[in-house]
This record gives sequence, structure tokens and C-alpha cells, in this order.
Amino acid sequence: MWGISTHMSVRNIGKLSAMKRSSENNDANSYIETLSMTEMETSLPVRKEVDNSFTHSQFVSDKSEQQDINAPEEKTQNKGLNLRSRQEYFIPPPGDVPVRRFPQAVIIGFGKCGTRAMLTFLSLHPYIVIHHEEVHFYTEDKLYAKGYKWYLNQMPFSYSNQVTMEKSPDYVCSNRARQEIAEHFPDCKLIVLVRNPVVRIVSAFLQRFRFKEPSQRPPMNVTYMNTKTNEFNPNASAVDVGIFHKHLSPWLRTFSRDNILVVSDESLTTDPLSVLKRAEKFLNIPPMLNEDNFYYNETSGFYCCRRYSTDEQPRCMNINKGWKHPELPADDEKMLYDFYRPHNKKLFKLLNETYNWEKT
Ligand SMILES: Nc1ncnc2c1ncn2[C@@H]1O[C@H](COP(=O)(O)OS(=O)(=O)O)[C@@H](OP(=O)(O)O)[C@H]1O
Repeated sequence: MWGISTHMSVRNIGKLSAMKRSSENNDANSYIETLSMTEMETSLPVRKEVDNSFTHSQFVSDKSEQQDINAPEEKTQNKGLNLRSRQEYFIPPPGDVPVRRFPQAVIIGFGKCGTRAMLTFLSLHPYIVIHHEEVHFYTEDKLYAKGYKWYLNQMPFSYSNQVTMEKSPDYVCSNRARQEIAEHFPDCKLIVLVRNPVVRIVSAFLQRFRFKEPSQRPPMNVTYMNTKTNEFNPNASAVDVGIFHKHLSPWLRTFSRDNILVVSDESLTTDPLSVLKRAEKFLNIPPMLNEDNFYYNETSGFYCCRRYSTDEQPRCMNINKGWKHPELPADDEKMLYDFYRPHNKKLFKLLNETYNWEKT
């Protein structure tokens, strides 16, 4: 048995259906106090028997994943690889039944820093069960108002020795997310992706105008200049997000350092296996991923992944990731590198780790 704490498992959270929603009981702890396993067992569509052929995709909406990853032409490349079936890898505890659990690990940010690839690669692991779409529970007022019962109901079914995960890249900039996770899930494992913040700005620009033809897009400086005064705008959200130390410091003060894993997009794009090996250790799950789970896709210039069995299709991130970046105007680029340099230094000091984020 691998030692992930499931301190907010459904076992502890009975009688949800009987609870009335109010702002006072928008509180995960209050569910613990009203334990009623019988009611919970009847209210969830759990399977009658433990079934090793269970896969999370049977239980969750797979919509975004279907959109995200698809590399049919490369299926034949799986032959002869060390990819065993999920059933060979994963053994649920005897008598265990899959139920919904609050996330024990969350990718909290930063947007445009590889969060989707990280989640997708983590989902290769049989001991990890993910919610595919971004939840934004803490950051969207109308979702937060629905309460923890709603949040729990978004989560996929899992066995007690699996880790439930979600990713919402805006949590890292949210006080509410930090305070709520600290209060209700203090042992939650937090994963943070960072990236050269100048490159991140270009990526954020492309994301914002992704539905426009290149010729129809505004100039890139709309994301970092005050277009009325034509001055640099450090408060523009695309700029502010990249001041990583500012957003990360409060998390590092709130949570144990051992519960925060920081990964750079650059390492994820060049060596996903090493990153995933670190993540396995961090999440305290058995080391199961190997080099056969990843392959470099020459067309996209990114790694794609294969799951457990040779019969499954290899998967790549969808076309919204990994666009060719347009070049920043030279003066703007210099200005942005100069702006971020001292902030990056503060981040490196905070993390005791340095990334090469100078212009290459
Ligand atoms: N394997 C693989 N395939 C595709 N893309 C990869 C991969 N690994 C990391 N990345 C990087 O992920 C960047 C997008 O970041 P996010 O997934 O965090 O974006 S989002 O906030 O969820 O929209 C994306 O940024 P862009 O290249 O600017 O699109 C990539 O740099």
C-alpha cells in the first residue's frame, strides 16, 4: 500500500445530500462531522464488485482529454515496448470500492507553463486519477458558492490507494485558493509549473487570440503595454502572473516545502521522464513510468505519451499547445527581460534553484 493520505475521502464525508447549502457550510470540514457511510454508499454509483478493469475514463467526462490528445497515426509505434496493461500495474486494496475523493494533489499554476502536459503525463500513472477539465472551484465565485459538495462531485472515482488530482492554473494567484486548501487539505501536494516569463507572455498572447488569424491579431504589446499611454504596464495580468516569486511566496509560507513541487516548463518539454520520476517520488506513489511512456514527436517538437498498453493510442497535447511563437519587437523583448530579471532572481533565491531564463 502506498502512503498517500486520503484524509478527505468519501468515507469521511457522509450525508452530503442531506446538507443544505449555505455560505456557512461552504466548508469541507463540516462534511466530516456528519458522517453516514450508508447514505453515501447508496448515493454514489459505485460498482458492486471490485473490478481491476476499472479505468478512470469510464467514470469521468473525457471531453477535454479527447480534444487534448490524439495521435492515431503513431499507434503502431507501440509494438515491442515495455507497456504493460493497467491491470498488471494497479491492484486496488482488497474489498475497496471506487468513490469520489477530494484532490490529494493539485496543479495550482502557472498558466501557460506546461500545466496540461504535466497533468496528462501524470495521468499515465495507474495510481493517479485526474479530473480532466480545469475546475477553478476556488477562483470562480459562482463555483465556490456551490460549495464543497459540488467540488467533490466533480472529482473522478478512485480507489483508496490512488491519488486524485485536478489542475486549475489560476489557484496560485488566489488567496482564497491558498487559504481554503490550507484550512481543509493541509497535507495536499501542490505542483507548480514555471517558465521563462517573457516566453510565457507570448504564449498567453497566443492563447488570448487563438481564434484569430495571425493577420487579424492585435500587436503583442496589448498584453504588456497600457495602449492609451503607451507605457509598460507591470499590472497587466499577463505581466503580473510572471512575477512568480510574488505569487509563490505566500504558498511557501503556508505549506510545508516538502508538499510543493516546482517544475520548469523547459525541463518538462525536454525531459518529461525525469520530471515524472520526481513527481512519483513527490507523490509517494510507486515508480512505474519509464522511457517507453514518452516519445518525441518530430512534427510538433514536443513529447507525446503512451499509456499502459500497446493497444492504446499514443497521445499528444492538442493543437492549442505548442504553437510557433511570433517574435517580440526587439526593444520590447529587452524591456521585458530587464523587467523580469530581478524578479527571477528573487524566485531562484526563494526556491534555491536557478533556471536559465536569459534570452538564448
Ligand atoms: N509535451 C508537450 N506538448 C505540448 N505542450 C507542452 C508540452 N510540454 C510542455 N508544454 C508547454 O505547455 C504550454 C502550455 O501551457 P499550459 O498547459 O499550462 O497552458 S494552459 O494554461 O493550460 O492554457 C505550451 O506553451 P506554448 O508552446 O506557448 O503553447 C508548451 O510550452
